[in-house]
Amino acid sequence: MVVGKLARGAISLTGNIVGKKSTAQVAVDGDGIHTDGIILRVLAKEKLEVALSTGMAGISPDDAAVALRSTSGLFVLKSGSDCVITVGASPQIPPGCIALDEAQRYNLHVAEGGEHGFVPFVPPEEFALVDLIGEVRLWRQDAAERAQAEDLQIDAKALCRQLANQTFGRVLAVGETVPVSLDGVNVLVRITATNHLTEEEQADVVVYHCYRGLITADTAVYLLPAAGFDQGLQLVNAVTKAERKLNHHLINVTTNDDEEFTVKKSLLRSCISLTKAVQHKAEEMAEVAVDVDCCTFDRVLLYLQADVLGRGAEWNFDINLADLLLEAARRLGCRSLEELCLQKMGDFHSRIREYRFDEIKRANAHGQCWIIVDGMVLDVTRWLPEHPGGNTIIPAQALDLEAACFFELYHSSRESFMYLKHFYIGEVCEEDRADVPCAEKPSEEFLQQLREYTTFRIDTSTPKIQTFKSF
Ligand code: HEM
Repeated sequence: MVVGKLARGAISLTGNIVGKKSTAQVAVDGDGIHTDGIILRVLAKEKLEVALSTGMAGISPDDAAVALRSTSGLFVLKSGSDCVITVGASPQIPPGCIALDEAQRYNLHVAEGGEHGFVPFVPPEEFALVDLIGEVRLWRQDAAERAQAEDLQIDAKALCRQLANQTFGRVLAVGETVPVSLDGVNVLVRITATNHLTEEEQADVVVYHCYRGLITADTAVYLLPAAGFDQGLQLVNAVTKAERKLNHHLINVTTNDDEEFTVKKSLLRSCISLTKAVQHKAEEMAEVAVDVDCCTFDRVLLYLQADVLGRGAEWNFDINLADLLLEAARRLGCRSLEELCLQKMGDFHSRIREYRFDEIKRANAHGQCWIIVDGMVLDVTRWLPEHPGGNTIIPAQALDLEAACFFELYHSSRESFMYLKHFYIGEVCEEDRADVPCAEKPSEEFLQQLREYTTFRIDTSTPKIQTFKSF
């Protein structure tokens, strides 16, 4: 890097003097960015006829050719300023000068005729503003003229839009003042807060401080009357951030059994059937009705929460609920939940088959715990330590026999039925059923109830055991 003395109108690349009036050199880095900047004399933009948009500072084309090279066109004072100006070229501006409007001079604390060093501003990566808050007061000429005026109203929403349009693509900093005109009324907006992060994101970071950022199409603008705002002007329809936040981030979901859930929109992003409601930007809270019952929707929300936290793929649920959740996922257009259900159901179906009685006995002899209940083969090996009746009774009493009678005997509630699908690995094949010893027959009532809870069972009436013919 070459470092030199700063001089008026001096801009150079690695020591080459540019422009007739340049008298010295400034430092540039390898990309041609002027790290030591350029000294420019301040002109009043309103006194010149420059074809530059509102809020854009102007320099001569000669200066621009070098000063704007490899930069984003954003500059700050070399002595330090929160206010970042956007600079463009205009032939009406003599070399070595910069045309600043009144607001820019005020924001940069510089006066007409003064000479100041300007350096390029390189925006950090995450620089877009999520929102900004500003306070509004009348521009002083208007304030004087309208001091007596009564019932002068300005619509806050329209003013927010006007400010957003006018400053789109620019950088605004806290403390900066922006003049805005709406329907012939001139106001000044002073920026009081800016945010790169949403409230939720802010809650996740330890230290957060934001004092300036880029205005994008997504930046939300909130305007409120300045304290002591009694100059005969009323700001109507003003929405505070707290009010907007409520409406903006939440959605009211009604399930098909008329239950209401107020849900964060961010949770429902992966439900593509709800896209319109999630994208809803109006002031009032978005409403949507879903063809899912409240219990299932509640579970879907648990999944969505896990998904947002990056743990969706590991989210575990009762296999008995897979059908309901799959249906809900399809109705809501939640592809990831649909896939999770199908995967779980696929795992379930792929492990289901018919077993020879010998095979079951062999598995048990090798440390497995496969029990037979009404011909169902249930693998409870890994779950045994969790069994509410203890881990010894099943291996001691219920292996290698028909255990339906024990099941009826020990389980007064029907809660145990809810677990069966988890453990179900198939059926004892038809031809071996008579060989399975049975201590006692269960009641018909028990069997009927059991079968009502186990509709997932496969049909064994046609043999599915593969047999190999020898020729
Ligand atoms: C997949 C098979 C099984 C499941 C899912 C299961 C589940 C349960 C559940 C949830 C309970 C709590 C009480 C209740 O719901 O009634 C329980 C208790 C019990 N289970 Fe099981 N069980 C199974 C098999 C067996 C077998 C085969 C036996 C006996 C050989 C047995 C013996 C007991 C006993 C003695 C209790 C304690 C009952 C009490 O405290 O009153 N369980 N079981």
